[in-house]
Amino acid sequence: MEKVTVLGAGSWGTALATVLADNGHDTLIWSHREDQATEIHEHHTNAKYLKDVTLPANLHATANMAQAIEHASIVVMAVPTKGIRETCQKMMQTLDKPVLFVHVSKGIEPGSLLRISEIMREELPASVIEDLVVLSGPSHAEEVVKQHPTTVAASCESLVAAERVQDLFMNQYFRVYTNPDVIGVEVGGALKNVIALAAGAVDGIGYGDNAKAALITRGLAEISRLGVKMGAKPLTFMGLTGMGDLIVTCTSVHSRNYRAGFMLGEGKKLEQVLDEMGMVVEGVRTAKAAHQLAEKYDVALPISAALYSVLFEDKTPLDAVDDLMLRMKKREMDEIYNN
Ligand SMILES: NC(=O)C1=CN([C@@H]2O[C@H](COP(=O)(O)OP(=O)(O)OC[C@H]3O[C@@H](n4cnc5c(N)ncnc54)[C@H](OP(=O)(O)O)[C@@H]3O)[C@@H](O)[C@H]2O)C=CC1
Ligand SMILES: O=C(CO)COP(=O)(O)O
Repeated sequence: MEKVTVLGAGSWGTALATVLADNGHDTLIWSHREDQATEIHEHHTNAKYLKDVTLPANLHATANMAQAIEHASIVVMAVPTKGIRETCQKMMQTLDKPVLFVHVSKGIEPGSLLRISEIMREELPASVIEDLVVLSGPSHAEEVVKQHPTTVAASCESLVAAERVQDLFMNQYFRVYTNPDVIGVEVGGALKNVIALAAGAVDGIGYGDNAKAALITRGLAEISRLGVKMGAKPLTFMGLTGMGDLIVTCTSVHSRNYRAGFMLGEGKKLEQVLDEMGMVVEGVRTAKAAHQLAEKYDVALPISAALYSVLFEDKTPLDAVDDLMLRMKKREMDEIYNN
């Protein structure tokens, strides 16, 4: 049995804490809101984020960071990308021992263009990081808490650390693979949210399955193109954290990115969409990062660019699709011509 603290009490932090508690680990969840910690600890619910779900009786919660850190030999970081730095800083007010970190967030920080593990390494001294493992893959919280079969990958350069996380989470409904390609895993997880916004938008416009399949396939092509330039292994994008997560996020009604995109396709403005969602839509900030990454690495990301123009330049989704369809003619895969 491990002593685990999950930082972040939204949909995903709560669902993963449930898996850990189901596996018999001594699990504590930290919320930055006292009322939410009380709801989880005393009533075993988290109604805003997981409707009609009763949480395990052996899952405890606190809003006291010092208590949360004191408890843990393993810390699971499950706050949205924009809260990672602040949460690391709060943690560092009391953390004075090495712990194993697992992060499960999917984003890239605009401006710095850092992946989550890089942000964490910037904020946390090496002396408190026993190891840092990324857990990612096609996994909607709403299905995990129903114990529906789910597969993810634990990614770390250290196989020993990745296997420790594999053993920590793995059970009959939650299957964990390992993958040493941290860059590929993080880039796939972050960029699929941008493509999912676009996939939602084409459905919101009223286009059909052809358009969706095109977005998923060409979306994967542009994610891989960028990821490889950033140092990722191409094969990772064929796996759970690449194609797998892209499929689930572009096709599931559970996806906040897909749902936000759908509303944009219907003609709603971004501000209204985000108000109505009330949960994190990571793809919006990551679309800004993708825009900057395209320039930094001199790589074409046409779908991300089209989405960026809808989000931040007032282009209508219809015009953005027209622009994509009327781009200069291309070869599908340059590599096939070059070999
Ligand atoms: N939901 C899912 O199925 C999955 C999500 N993920 C990833 O997990 C990460 C978290 O997402 P998810 O749980 O779904 O998001 P939610 O929107 O469901 O919940 C976010 C939670 O984080 C809290 N929060 C927001 N800002 C901060 C902050 N600065 N410090 C501490 N807590 C904060 C929110 O509190 P408040 O209620 O006060 O706003 C809320 O409890 C994202 O990167 C997402 O991409 C990955 C896989 C699956
Ligand atoms: O990452 C996810 C599923 O794997 C969750 O996606 P959303 O943030 O779009 O809900």
